Amino acid sequence: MGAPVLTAAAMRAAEQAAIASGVPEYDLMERAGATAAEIVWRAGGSRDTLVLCGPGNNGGDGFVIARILRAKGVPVRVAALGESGTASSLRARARWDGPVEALHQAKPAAQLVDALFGTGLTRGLADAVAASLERLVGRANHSYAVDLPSGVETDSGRLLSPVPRFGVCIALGALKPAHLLYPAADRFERLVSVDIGIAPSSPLHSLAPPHLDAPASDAHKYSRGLVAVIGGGMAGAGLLASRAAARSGAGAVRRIVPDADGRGPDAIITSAAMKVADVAKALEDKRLSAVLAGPGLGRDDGAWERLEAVLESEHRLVLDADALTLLADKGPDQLPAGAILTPHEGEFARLFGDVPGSKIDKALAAAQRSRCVLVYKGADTVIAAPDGKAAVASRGSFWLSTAGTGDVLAGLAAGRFAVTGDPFRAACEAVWLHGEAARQAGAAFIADDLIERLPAAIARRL
Ligand SMILES: NC(=O)C1=CN([C@@H]2O[C@H](COP(=O)(O)OP(=O)(O)OC[C@H]3O[C@@H](n4cnc5c(N)ncnc54)[C@H](O)[C@@H]3O)[C@@H](O)[C@H]2O)[C@@H](O)CC1
Ligand SMILES: Nc1ncnc2c1ncn2[C@@H]1O[C@H](COP(=O)(O)OP(=O)(O)O)[C@@H](O)[C@H]1O
Ligand SMILES: [K+]
Repeated sequence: MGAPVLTAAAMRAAEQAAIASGVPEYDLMERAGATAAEIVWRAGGSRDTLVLCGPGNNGGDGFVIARILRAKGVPVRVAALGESGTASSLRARARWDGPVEALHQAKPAAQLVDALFGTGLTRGLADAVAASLERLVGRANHSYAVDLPSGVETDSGRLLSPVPRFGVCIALGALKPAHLLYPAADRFERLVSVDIGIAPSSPLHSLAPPHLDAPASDAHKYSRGLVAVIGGGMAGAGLLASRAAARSGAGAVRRIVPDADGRGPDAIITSAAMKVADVAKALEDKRLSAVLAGPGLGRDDGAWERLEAVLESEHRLVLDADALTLLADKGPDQLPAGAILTPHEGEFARLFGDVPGSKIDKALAAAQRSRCVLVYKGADTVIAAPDGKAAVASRGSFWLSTAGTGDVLAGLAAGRFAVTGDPFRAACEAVWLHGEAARQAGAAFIADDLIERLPAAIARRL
């Protein structure tokens, strides 16, 4: 499992649990401030520093950071937004014995620490405050956001007011959704998460690198998983998916297509299934461990009939692309429980409509409603299971935004589903391997390049 991700409410509950177990709130603030100050000090030494302190506990952390940096000999100034309004922040402010400037009059410094607002932000910053923050971050050579960049909504990652881009974001105690969800996740270059002595626990995690198994001595191609990819009019997409499935660790891949076109690696068996009855017959093979439908399937009546044959089969299913669009049009009530669905934003909206909440909330609600594992794709990809657990993959390569990478992911998910039999685990493995292949591929790659890198990505996790 990756690092736990806590919403603002879950963070408050974890804080309350720590307090109930005998750690005073102010001690948590001292720990948070000391840990953050250490990070700033190690990176910046005695750079001229300006700390911006807000009225709540985030501002309290700022006063602790300022005091500790100053005790180390760092030239520190503090600029505050109004008076401190919580017991702990008042205490932290009282222990700061330097002057406090007004935020709108603050002069820039080489290093800036933003402790204006954290998880307590409920609305956007006033225009003048957002402008001061933007000006001061813009003039600093090094900038740090304490817990969160001020102006982002903790649970959704939305920007409630304009937010400048920081060098480092120091997440206190646990990651929050805004550290992983865009656009907030793009408001800092580097993310550091620090322990402050609370024990965060959550059904939501950042996506961790998977632990994969090499085949056992008695393995054979069918025990390792036979995948069928149901193709249609657009052979290229189905081929990309088939080739990704073939390099996913599964034992064998079959392409079931309207015409045997002779394309693809020799290791992939292509069967022509001209009629729907032929598709249904091919799906009768009991050795099949997973079936993928969607990439290149088409959206006409023939495609729907082929999809119906897939839905009627009892196999583990991965549904992507055209399969999702067809289901949205013709029968969202026919989503097969236990499948993996891999929609991008448009497909998600077509299938599930306007679901309220953050991207994580939406993926979880859709998983619960469909009783499927959702892979809600994008720069931030949320993998959600019907039982309420979820993992978020984020801060990966934006070069993935190129044609066909979704087909590769779908093939990979089908392959891992065939290998593991567990849809959530398979989806997590597929998304991680896909992201790793993209990291290794570097810049300006095409979807085919990802497939070549899958074996090395798998080898790294054995
Ligand atoms: N939860 C925890 O375990 C800990 C939290 N700590 C810090 O406490 C922070 C949360 O503190 P708070 O709950 O006091 O909240 P913040 O300090 O984030 O916000 C302060 C207050 O400002 C007001 N406010 C909200 N939006 C505003 C706006 N746009 N303009 C003006 N005022 C606005 C609200 O009344 C809010 O309570 C965390 O982000 C973290 O930095 C740490 O001190 C230690 C431990
Ligand atoms: N800006 C981005 N940054 C990182 N990954 C992205 C970005 N845009 C898309 N992706 C990823 O690339 C893949 C694109 O899938 P999809 O939209 O189905 O494209 P296609 O249909 O062309 O294959 C998904 O895995 C998605 O998560
Ligand atoms: K902040």
